[in-house]
Amino acid sequence: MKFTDHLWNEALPVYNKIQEHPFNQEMMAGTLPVEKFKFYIYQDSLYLAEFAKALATAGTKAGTSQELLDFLQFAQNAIIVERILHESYFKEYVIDFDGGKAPGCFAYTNYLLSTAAYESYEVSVAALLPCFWIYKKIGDYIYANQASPNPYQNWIDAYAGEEFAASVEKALSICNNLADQASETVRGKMTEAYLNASKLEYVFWDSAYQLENWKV
Ligand SMILES: Cc1ncc(CO)c(N)n1
Repeated sequence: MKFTDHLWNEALPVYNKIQEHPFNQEMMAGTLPVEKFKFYIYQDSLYLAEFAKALATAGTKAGTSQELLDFLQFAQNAIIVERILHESYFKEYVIDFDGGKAPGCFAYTNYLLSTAAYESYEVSVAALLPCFWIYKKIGDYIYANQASPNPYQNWIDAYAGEEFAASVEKALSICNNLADQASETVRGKMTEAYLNASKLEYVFWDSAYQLENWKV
């Protein structure tokens, strides 16, 4: 069994909760209230800016220049997607929030940044994997079951698309190669990091659905 199959099984209950979450169910039905989508898009723009830094930092720990290049390209893509959000949705929906990160986004981005800074390459890669893989699975799931027409079509197409799929395959293969050469202890830490980040993916969607704020 591939290491990533093991990761998938370990985090399956979390993935199922993400898939069933009203944010994703309503996105699929096209009934998600627009203010929840706007909140999500704004939080995601803040997320992507930090995700790019975490990817670049993880890349500096890679054992080969090819993997450094892969991670720098992932980081570049995250910045490009963040800019596209600004140029499309931020204009379409007139989003000019200035509230900064809600607690869910704050927790997730800080987890990824601190892991990339202070943990090993192996653990950093495992922590970054749910951002790729869970989005791909959710994108495919929504794409296959969506109501049409759907006001959120552009978002759905981006994550169900082939370009994103190629990045996900690359991240999975890097993770499997690292796990094959890692000790049981390191593999255990990788599993824990993958689970933590999967839970934070759940928290991120739930935060948007609740229009979460700091309450202070
Ligand atoms: C919160 C979150 N996780 C993953 C992705 C996909 O890169 C995204 N755009 N936002």
